[in-house]
Amino acid sequence: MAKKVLVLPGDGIGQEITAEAVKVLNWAIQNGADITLEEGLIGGTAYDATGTPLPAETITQAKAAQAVLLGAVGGTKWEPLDISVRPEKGLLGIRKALDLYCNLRPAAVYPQLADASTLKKEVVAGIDIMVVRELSSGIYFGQPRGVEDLGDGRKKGFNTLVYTTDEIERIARKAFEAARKRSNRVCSVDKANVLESTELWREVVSDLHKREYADVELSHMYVDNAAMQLIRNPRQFDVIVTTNMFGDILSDAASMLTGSIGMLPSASLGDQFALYEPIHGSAPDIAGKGIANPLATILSVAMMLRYSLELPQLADGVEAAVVTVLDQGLRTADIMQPGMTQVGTAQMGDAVLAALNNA
Ligand SMILES: NC(=O)C1=CN([C@@H]2O[C@H](COP(=O)(O)OP(=O)(O)OC[C@H]3O[C@@H](n4cnc5c(N)ncnc54)[C@H](O)[C@@H]3O)[C@@H](O)[C@H]2O)C=CC1
Ligand SMILES: CC(C)CC(=O)C(=O)O
Ligand SMILES: [Mg+2]
Repeated sequence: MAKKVLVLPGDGIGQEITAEAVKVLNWAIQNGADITLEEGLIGGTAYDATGTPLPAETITQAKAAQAVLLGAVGGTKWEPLDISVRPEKGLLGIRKALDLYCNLRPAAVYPQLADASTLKKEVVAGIDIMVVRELSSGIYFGQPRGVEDLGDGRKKGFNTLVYTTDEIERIARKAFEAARKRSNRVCSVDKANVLESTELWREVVSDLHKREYADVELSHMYVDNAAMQLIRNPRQFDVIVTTNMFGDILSDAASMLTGSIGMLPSASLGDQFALYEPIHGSAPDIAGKGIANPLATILSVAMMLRYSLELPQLADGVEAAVVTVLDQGLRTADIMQPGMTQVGTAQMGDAVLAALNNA
């Protein structure tokens, strides 16, 4: 029986970039992938249609699917809403409901784009970093949280950073396993000098390393230093494992080594379910203009073909097609360089499709 892939376009550029990724999924179907595509609602679009950013139907659809492809959620239109029903809550909700605790965010610099980075070419050339971000716990989920009236004209806003030993151990294990397939180095990033929750993080990562992964080189770094080192000398990193919020921030920073946040795909994995998504948001500043870079989402489809659909040859084909369009000099606005040809979102998607069909 054909496997289902659920597509959740979401909001803003989410709609535009998933349309291009769907072209690639249809190409995969024509080339032997035994999948059927289904569409669902999430985020602000879901809120407008149903009154909630994460309808129960979406969770049912996701649990019945082999993999989910998500565009992005959020936007200025929904910012007056209470945080408990904001589009972003839909994304956090689906990650929790599917127990997607491991977010793999590869930041690899394409040689064709080494000049597109705001950093010097010699600093970024050849960079290939894997950020392994804990995704279903930490400060985005911890209780208590909220805003309380202090009764004297002041209010108190608070969130809680919580990690348990099992949550830390399972993400650290993913990082060590990833490192063994790469250059065998893990840097665990925390703030163990001031946060007890990440003091525990460091202890659990170190214990697991000693017990089961002593062959992997492990280092620890405080997050403030890590942010600086990523820009100063990114080559020192291979696998970075870190908490939900630190990974969110560090991967956006790492994306600029590659030229643009529009280049970074991701896989959000649990033990049962998987969701694939670009690392960026709904980009309200460019939504509807047809200029967003769809390559992060198309590369997320490649990750889906590799990890969930077990079609590595098709995944290789998609990654090669991205290289072809970059070799052809095609660039969306965010990665535009002198002498190259500027294209819009749909033109870039069509060019990837043409490269796939001509390969
Ligand atoms: N995974 C998700 O759905 C995420 C959603 N968000 C939500 O998205 C909304 C906007 O958030 P921002 O902080 O502006 O972050 P953002 O990632 O949407 O945009 C940041 C900057 O990067 C640019 N950008 C992002 N993706 C691009 C692409 N594919 N091509 C070219 N340029 C691109 C945008 O134009 C903007 O200038 C908010 O509502 C936020 O909560 C933010 C991050 C992740
Ligand atoms: C929008 C948030 C829920 C998360 C985020 O920024 C991300 O996962 O990159
Ligand atoms: Mg983010």
